[in-house]
Amino acid sequence: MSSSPQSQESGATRRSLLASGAGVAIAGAAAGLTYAGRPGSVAAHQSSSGRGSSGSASAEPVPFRGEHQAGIVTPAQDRMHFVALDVVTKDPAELRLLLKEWTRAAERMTYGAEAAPGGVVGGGPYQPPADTGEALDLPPSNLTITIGYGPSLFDGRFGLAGRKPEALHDLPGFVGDDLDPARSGGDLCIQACADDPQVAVHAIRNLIRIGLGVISVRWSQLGFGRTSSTSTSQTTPRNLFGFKDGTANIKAEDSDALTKHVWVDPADVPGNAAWMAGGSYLVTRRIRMHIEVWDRTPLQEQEDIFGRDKAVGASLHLPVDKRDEFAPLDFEAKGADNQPRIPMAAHVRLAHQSQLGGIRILRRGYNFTDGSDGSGHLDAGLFFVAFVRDAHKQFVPMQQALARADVLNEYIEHTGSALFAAPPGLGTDDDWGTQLFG
Ligand SMILES: C=CC1=C(C)c2cc3[nH]c(cc4nc(cc5[nH]c(cc1n2)c(C)c5CCC(=O)O)C(CCC(=O)O)=C4C)c(C)c3C=C
Ligand SMILES: [Fe+2]
Repeated sequence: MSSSPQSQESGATRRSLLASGAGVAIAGAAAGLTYAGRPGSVAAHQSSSGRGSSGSASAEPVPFRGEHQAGIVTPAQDRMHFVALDVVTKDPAELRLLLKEWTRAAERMTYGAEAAPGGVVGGGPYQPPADTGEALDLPPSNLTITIGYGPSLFDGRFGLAGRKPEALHDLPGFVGDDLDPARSGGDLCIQACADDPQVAVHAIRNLIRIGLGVISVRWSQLGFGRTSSTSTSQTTPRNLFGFKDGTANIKAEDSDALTKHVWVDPADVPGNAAWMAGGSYLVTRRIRMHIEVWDRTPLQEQEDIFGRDKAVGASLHLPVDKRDEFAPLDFEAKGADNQPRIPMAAHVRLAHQSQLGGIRILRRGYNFTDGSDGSGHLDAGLFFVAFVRDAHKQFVPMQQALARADVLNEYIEHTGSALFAAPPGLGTDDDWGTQLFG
């Protein structure tokens, strides 16, 4: 587990918080993780290694409450279901109440309980079940549920205009963008990540169900394989171009980098926007990757495009027998042809902090495949997710540099985009409605 503040809470504290704050009866807490809300013991479902496929310990659920929201520096789980929603009610009280109900349901599901007391069958035969049931026998699987608010939520419909953080305004267009409005924007978002896809999908489905009449789905995205490590405890996964992705990412253990680049500082959000202190801005970009074209590209060209080798993920300046994934990139090193060993338009050079005045971001993206496009090509790519302290000061200049010159652009296309303010974590008796509306 990460060394994030959430994970420092003891299991006993979390269980008692859950019992009081979320109305979930915990049976036999002393004897282990048996949650009465959902039949079956978490311990009984644990893999023999005690580790989920994300490489993080899976015996304990990820704490829902804490200084920061879970699902940001939590070791990236293997699966993601992300949904962007629009608010359809005109009544701020309904939105506020929904956020409170979502808090309760999200906390319960994070701990492996049904979305609501009574859940799947406890409500009796004459009403629809309060939980859809497909996760009934499954362990929590490191589920995290992370909420975010889009710029449009603060447009005046709900009396929130005065609480809008200054940095929460739409991203500009970038050279080469081919954005689909039906895959972009949104009043709200919910990111559910877990090591079991059914657990992530169940969480999103039940939150949508609870919001019937208050919100509607704008777009959603499933991710099947993480493309980042967010903790030094994790191995680096590979993207659909076959390269290790996440090597130089900000890691949960680097608290100085998190403070500088990821968490919103109180000084960033004075006055009525102070509710965002300790939060982070969440950027999504749905990036289609033209994998059929890539698959016809020679290895050396592929490696020059990223600036790292394919086998190890090491900087190209290192000799083959000294390749180390985590050795620093050397942008000055030249090859036998006297040309930079990491080409001037290589992806890692353009995205590196040394070329961007020290800018860094926390990446937390996922591979996706959404069927095919009718022309015999897979609609596959990277659902890019980044968490930053200020998207306009970090993501925007970085993406501008990439859009302008990255050789990778020949093989990719940005088809969706969104920005959300992900609030800080919740204290013991807090809920998302009170946190947002004050
Ligand atoms: C605006 C930010 C970025 C976008 C968009 C982006 C898209 C993208 N990246 C890859 C694959 C790799 N990226 C790698 C490194 C890397 N990428 C970004 C930013 C964006 N990438 C950063 C900040 C970095 C780290 C740079 C550094 O400091 O060294 C790598 C190398 C391994 C790694 O460090 O993670 C790969 C591989 C794809 C395929 C893609 C769009 C589809
Ligand atoms: Fe990248």
